[in-house]
Amino acid sequence: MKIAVIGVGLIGGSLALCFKGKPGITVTGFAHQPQLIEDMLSRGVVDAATLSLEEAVLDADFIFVSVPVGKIEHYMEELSCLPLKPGCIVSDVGSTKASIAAFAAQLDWKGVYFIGGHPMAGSERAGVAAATALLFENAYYVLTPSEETPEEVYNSLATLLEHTRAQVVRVEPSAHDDIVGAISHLPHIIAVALVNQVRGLNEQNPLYQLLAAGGFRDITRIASSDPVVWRDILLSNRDVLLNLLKEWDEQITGFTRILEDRDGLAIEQAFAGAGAFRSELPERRKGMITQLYDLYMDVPDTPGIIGRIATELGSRGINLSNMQIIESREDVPGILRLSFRNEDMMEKAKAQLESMNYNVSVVK
Ligand SMILES: NC(=O)c1ccc[n+]([C@@H]2O[C@H](COP(=O)([O-])OP(=O)(O)OC[C@H]3O[C@@H](n4cnc5c(N)ncnc54)[C@H](O)[C@@H]3O)[C@@H](O)[C@H]2O)c1
Ligand SMILES: O=C(O)C(=O)C[C@]1(C(=O)O)C=C[C@@H](O)C=C1
Repeated sequence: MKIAVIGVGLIGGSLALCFKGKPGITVTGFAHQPQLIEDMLSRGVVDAATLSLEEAVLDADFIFVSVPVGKIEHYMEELSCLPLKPGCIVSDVGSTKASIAAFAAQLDWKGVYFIGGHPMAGSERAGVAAATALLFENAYYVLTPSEETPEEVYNSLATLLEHTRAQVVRVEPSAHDDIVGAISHLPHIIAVALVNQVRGLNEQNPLYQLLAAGGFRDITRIASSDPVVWRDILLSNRDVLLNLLKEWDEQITGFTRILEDRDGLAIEQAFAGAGAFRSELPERRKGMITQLYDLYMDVPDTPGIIGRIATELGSRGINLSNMQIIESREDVPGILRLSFRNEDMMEKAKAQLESMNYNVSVVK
């Protein structure tokens, strides 16, 4: 089976890594610039790489268009004009789906199929250097088949995507855009606006930047996202976002009124309501859907400490599912979150770490 990836950056590269090396699969990457070819090959992200779109997709069974949203339709059109293998399935990974689905519907695909896609996982980083085979693990992966898509074609793509270890979910394109507008695109706008507000204040007084700690970092990580990728996403979901921004204005006006009125009860209610809803999110970290059992521990800032902890647990057969350093405190020992698939593993890890004199806590 041949898989072609058009645009091997964070998402395309991560998909390529999920497929590469699996029995019977070869992955070919297409790039529009020679240095990108070097990069994807030297990192071992693809089996072959080419600057020729025609060569990349020749005899491909699946094609993933993984370029910024503003370039996806261009490649869809090009692909629909090429002699693709009959039955080939073309998909994309764009963060918006309505305009892409509408564009796909008016192309003549001539014996091949298009199904829009969007993995609900990512990061603020961009480029193939940030790609990882683990990116989609336990995340949702949206597919937006049309009414004409044969069920077996949908199933074939969904089966291939099992290599990502994401959970495929079928969503109607415009409902998708409404939802991701609120849970992904608006948060990116808010993060950028907030950072730029503080950036302005910092020009008068550099203490702003110096004192910015956990709260600011937590809410603004995504403000470091790729400018071109996000320009395209926001312009593509413009109408949804204009409505959401109106509602956002109302939220902020509401807070202004509460403060003007010194209404402490309303502040408590706003935080309590938000906290209750947030604690019901499927998991506390992006994209995660399965129940994980988490331990938290303070770790001293010494070289090799993370490796030592992982090795200790590994050598006792304790399987770590995830590990995250929570960058919410500066100049104090970091907080490490260790996640396990079941309670038994977590309890064993806790006992082991406590025997090593670490202070470990379970947060339910
Ligand atoms: N970043 C995320 O968190 C995230 C998550 C899910 C989906 N997406 C979507 O995935 C797609 C790719 O985003 P990314 O985050 O991987 O960005 P990226 O910048 O890491 O990757 C984009 C890739 O496309 C290539 N590219 C750019 N212009 C091109 C052109 N004209 N022709 C050919 N290749 C071109 C770049 O060289 C790069 O390899 C976007 O459509 C984005 O909306 C992003
Ligand atoms: O975690 C991040 O940094 C992301 O921005 C990932 C994120 C999101 O907003 O959740 C961003 C864009 C996508 O299309 C899907 C996921």
